[in-house]
Amino acid sequence: METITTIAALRQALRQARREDQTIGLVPTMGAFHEGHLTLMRRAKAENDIVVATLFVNPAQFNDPEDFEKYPRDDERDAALAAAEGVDYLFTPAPAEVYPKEFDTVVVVRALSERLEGASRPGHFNGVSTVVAKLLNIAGADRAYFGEKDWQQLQLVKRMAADLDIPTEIVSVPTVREPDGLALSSRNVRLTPDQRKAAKVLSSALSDTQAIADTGVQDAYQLAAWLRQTIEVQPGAKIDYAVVVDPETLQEIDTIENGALAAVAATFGKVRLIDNRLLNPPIGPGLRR
Ligand SMILES: Nc1ncnc2c1ncn2[C@@H]1O[C@H](COP(=O)(O)OP(=O)(O)OP(=O)(O)O)[C@@H](O)[C@H]1O
Ligand SMILES: CC(C)(CO)[C@@H](O)C(=O)[O-]
Ligand code: BAL
Repeated sequence: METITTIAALRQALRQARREDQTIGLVPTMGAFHEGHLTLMRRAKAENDIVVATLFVNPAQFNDPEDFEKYPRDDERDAALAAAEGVDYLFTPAPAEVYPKEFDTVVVVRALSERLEGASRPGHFNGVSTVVAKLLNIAGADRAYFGEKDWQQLQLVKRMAADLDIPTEIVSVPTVREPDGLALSSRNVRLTPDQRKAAKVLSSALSDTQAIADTGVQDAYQLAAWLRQTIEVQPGAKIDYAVVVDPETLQEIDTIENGALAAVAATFGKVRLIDNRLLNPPIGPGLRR
């Protein structure tokens, strides 16, 4: 694996691959690799000749300076893990390489960037869409891989790629979880043991919501209220949102009969975590799946 820090050098390396008709898979990340990231890399490796992972803690998507400051970083360990997964190029640009002094453009995906994560983290998604547009342009990859844990981000990236005619296929990868259900996240390492135990409520409340839907409940508001209450009663959890929405637009819906996404965000101490689950509509009144 080669570590590359400049846009020109990455373009040069990939030009050669493209000349040889090799396919390129891109895995954008902010580092502190866990099994979720490694799963994206493995999938990219299985489906492409060349894999580029990017490691850039993007200042533009942090609205909370302490979150940026405390974001876990371990570049050496990350490089070893990426190499072990067969990543060909690890792109680790400095902020000035991505945002030179004269930089003056923002990519905005309007409706999708406003709700949920966008409402709680103002400016966050403009930072994400701008940097992802740049990474997709720099790599010119055939496919780019994103995790379903960040579901709203995934929908936003899909919308942006379609709207801007970016020819890279956006591939979604299911959420990798701890044995107790907690979605893997780089921020999990900042949880105390008690917070870690409490954080399990996110995934268990999502599973229980599906179980309630399975009993025949289709009302999205009723399911969301139940989801919210389940998290609220967990000591140590401070809820941000708990919703049942359209999986593509993330807009409110009345019923889950055509499919729905349950999405949650909550803070445990100073650590803010998110999770989501697609809800299957009930198969029939009173029938269990
Ligand atoms: N548990 C997971 N399963 C699958 N993909 C994941 C998981 N966690 C993160 N990813 C994906 O990895 C990519 C890089 O994410 P990122 O580096 O922000 O890691 P992260 O664990 O989401 O960190 P954090 O949640 O603390 O920001 C994103 O596409 C993200 O959706
Ligand atoms: C997609 C991404 C790498 C953009 O900075 C980031 O939001 C992430 O790690 O999910
Ligand atoms: N994993 C999404 C990037 C972020 O939380 O900033």
